[in-house]
Amino acid sequence: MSLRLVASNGTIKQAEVTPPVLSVALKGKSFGGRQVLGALELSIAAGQTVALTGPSGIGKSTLVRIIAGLERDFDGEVTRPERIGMVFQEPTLMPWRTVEDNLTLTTGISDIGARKALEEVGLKGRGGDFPRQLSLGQQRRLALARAFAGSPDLMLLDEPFVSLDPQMADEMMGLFEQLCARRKVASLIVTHSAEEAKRLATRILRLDGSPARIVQG
Ligand SMILES: Nc1ncnc2c1ncn2[C@@H]1O[C@H](COP(=O)(O)OP(=O)(O)OP(=O)(O)O)[C@@H](O)[C@H]1O
Repeated sequence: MSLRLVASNGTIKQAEVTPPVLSVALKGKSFGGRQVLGALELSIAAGQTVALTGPSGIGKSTLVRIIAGLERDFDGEVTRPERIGMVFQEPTLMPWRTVEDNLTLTTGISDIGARKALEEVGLKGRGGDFPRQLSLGQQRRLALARAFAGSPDLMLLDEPFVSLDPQMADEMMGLFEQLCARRKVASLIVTHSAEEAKRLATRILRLDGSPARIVQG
């Protein structure tokens, strides 16, 4: 928490301000001399979900990778918390490890914590199974549980509900909402679905142009 002081006619007004969990002031990002992202600013406070939309190939995943620290060659500044949870299109599980190991090894949570996390996403009693024994929907629920298990302050989700049938997508979105409601996490979610953005996001941003900038939001 910080204090913001505003002076007017000798009177100082004071307000408590919560600094954003994520703040990005990007000057640009190029690949091999081709500038993909232009100057853009973005900040997300605790409890907010921001949807990032825009045409294919515009640079949404690149921006997420910059924020995640996976893409280090960029011009600008990113301030983000240490604890980040990530969800991608593919569940990216370790197939040779049990469901429970997939949670504990990557997040450092205890066996008891893992069991609780599995119960939270409807996978109670499946900790000893291997990922191949789970349906695709269950694997995605496990990936969601894993992302939330380390108590992240920031969640980065890159098209997490794509190519799911409508019922499964609805179920996953409901689960995401539940998991967010229990923690005051800031989330950035890349999506092509206007419906998904409307349902989940407190704010919708659109990337467009060449180089891409935030053109709406
Ligand atoms: N490692 C890389 N090397 C060279 N070019 C890259 C690399 N990664 C991304 N690009 C290029 O940067 C641009 C933005 O890609 P990015 O994956 O961020 O788009 P996107 O908006 O997430 O697309 P989509 O919605 O289709 O997933 C594309 O033109 C892509 O070819």
